[in-house]
Amino acid sequence: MSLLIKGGRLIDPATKRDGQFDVLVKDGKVCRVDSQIEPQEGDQVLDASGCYVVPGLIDLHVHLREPGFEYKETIKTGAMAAARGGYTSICPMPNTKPVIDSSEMVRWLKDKAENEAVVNIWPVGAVTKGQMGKELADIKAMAEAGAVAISEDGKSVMDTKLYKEGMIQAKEAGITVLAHCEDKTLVGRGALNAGPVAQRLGVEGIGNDVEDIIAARDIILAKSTGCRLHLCHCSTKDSVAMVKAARADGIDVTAEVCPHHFILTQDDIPGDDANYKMNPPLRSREDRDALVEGLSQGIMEAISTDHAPHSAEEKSRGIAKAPFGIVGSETVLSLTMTYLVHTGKLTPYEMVERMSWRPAQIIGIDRGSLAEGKVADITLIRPDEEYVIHGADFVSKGKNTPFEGFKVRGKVYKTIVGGKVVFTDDQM
Ligand SMILES: NC(=O)N[C@@H](CC(=O)O)C(=O)O
Ligand SMILES: [Zn+2]
Repeated sequence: MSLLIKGGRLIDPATKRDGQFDVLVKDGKVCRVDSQIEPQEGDQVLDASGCYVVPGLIDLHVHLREPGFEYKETIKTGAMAAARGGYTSICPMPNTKPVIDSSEMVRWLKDKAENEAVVNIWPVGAVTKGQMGKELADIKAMAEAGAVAISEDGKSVMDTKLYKEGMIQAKEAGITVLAHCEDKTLVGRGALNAGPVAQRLGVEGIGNDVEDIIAARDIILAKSTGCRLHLCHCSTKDSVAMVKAARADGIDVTAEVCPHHFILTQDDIPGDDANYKMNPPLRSREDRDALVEGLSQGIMEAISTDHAPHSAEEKSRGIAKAPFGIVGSETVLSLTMTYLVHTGKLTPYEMVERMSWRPAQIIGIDRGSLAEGKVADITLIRPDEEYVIHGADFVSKGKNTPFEGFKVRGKVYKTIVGGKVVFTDDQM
């Protein structure tokens, strides 16, 4: 089986290519990249004219909800949503029921994904058993079973001594620590950013300090342990400032930003609508602008979704009572194109760095590159196609988006995993 992708604009930071190239895929691998490749007999030719051809997007932060919350999402539906969003690789967080906190659970997830997921699944193990914050999970065994990182996502490990030991073990196992930064002792029943909007809606606020204190702690621990640290879903201007300072100090820390945090602010919350409730919350304009600037300057090196599906019933309970989280897999590319690329904040090349090449390096996987010989995980993008976002169109079980009705420009055309087309946009 050979597939010839012809006439597209290849954008591949790994090989520093950005220009007109044809890509020949054979046996699931990138076989040849050249300015002009003539089709041979038996080649299936894919016309990519007008498209970006990029290494498959990699999402460092999704929630697949399986096992335990299959009514919100499953490995199968979450993977389909990712493919529709242009992703060929995703990292599911371990806050399932039971928690992914052992080598057995990591293997279970890998096996199930092998059979049911259309994209590559890279497991993330919990830091502590059951995410209870009391006892470390067997980090070494999870890494040996295939976990690419550990994370306590959904909360932070508040016991600093325990967490430091976990970081040391992650370093020894050669895996990354993905940090959800939230000081549990400060957050209370906070539902929205601390400020006028939370006040007006009569809910408790979540201050920037809730994130900043743990981000600072974790950076200091990365310095003392030498572990590879990555900050998840950053929402504050001081997170950006701290990452910048840490890197200047030679600390091995990277960070990601999600579309809702680089596009929306608390002022966009129209009223008591839980589709605007996520953790961390939508912040101030100042924070949002600092995140955009951080992405633009390359301080924040990754864009992730924090795809967090919930049922319609759960999200109808109002801001005070509904669970935190919004979906993101199927809108991230279009939103990033519309708000960062078409506005000149990121070049298309930088977008590919933030969404594929750097994420691959952050978790140390051999992806994010279209060099000859690499696995043919490829995304085709139509950069100028316009459409309106509708939750009803999502293949995810979750429809909880704050971007309903948004007009966007830039759309995923095809997603190719290991040389096989797993998603095609046929709404043309
Ligand atoms: N982000 C969220 O608002 N919710 C996530 C947890 C998380 O990623 O912190 C979830 O599991 O629903
Ligand atoms: Zn989180």
